[in-house]
Amino acid sequence: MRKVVIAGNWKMYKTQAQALEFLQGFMLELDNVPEEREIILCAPFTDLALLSKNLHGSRVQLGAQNVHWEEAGAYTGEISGPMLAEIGVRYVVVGHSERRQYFGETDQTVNLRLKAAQKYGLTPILCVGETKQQRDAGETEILIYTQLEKALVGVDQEKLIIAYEPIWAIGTGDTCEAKEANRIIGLIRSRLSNQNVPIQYGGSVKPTNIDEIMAQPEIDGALVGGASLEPQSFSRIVNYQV
Ligand SMILES: O=C[C@H](O)COP(=O)(O)O
Repeated sequence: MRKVVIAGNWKMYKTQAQALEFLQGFMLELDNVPEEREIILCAPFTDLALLSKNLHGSRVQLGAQNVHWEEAGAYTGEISGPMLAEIGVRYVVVGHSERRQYFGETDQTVNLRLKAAQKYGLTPILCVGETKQQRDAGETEILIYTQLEKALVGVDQEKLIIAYEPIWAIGTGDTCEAKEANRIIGLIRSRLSNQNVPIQYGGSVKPTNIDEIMAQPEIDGALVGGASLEPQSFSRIVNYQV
């Protein structure tokens, strides 16, 4: 049985004060969310310790947005698995297209980060997805297969989440058709050795389209950017109707 996982990715948004304000509204809206839905907030590093304290004993889990592959070392600006695990972080986004585009992330470094996350007890959320240009050129499938193949060398598929995020749908309001996302996610699953890996869709997920997205049989959850920043909109998403 595959788990449903809804994760908010706050990207580089929210000071500590704003994070606490979010929780005040959001935590009130979780009473009716079915227990089997995993809810994660992937927050900026500076919010994590505070959120960890405030989420203690709640059903909301904490995620980070990056992790280095070494335990410690001279890597200015990076963060290690033990540092995240120590403060109660359980998940980490790896290989997000914004990391690939702006910070030189490659399939090789993604692979190193995935293995390090697992080594230190974190469950990575591996992001894959194509650009508009690659989609128009008919390269979507091959690109995703290559990303998966290179990223997953030596990775334990028992402790893994994958997010299909077509880059052209991120932050654009231009959602991938639910049926097309379902098709690609089915193809991703066909390349995995473990059929229970939860696979999310990400890219302009909103309160208005979450029900249709979650109605798709292959889609196990969502990785939500912009719409996870407001308590009302993210709570509607985790309260999706089936
Ligand atoms: O990690 C989240 C994705 O990049 C989606 O962002 P978005 O929901 O703002 O399109």
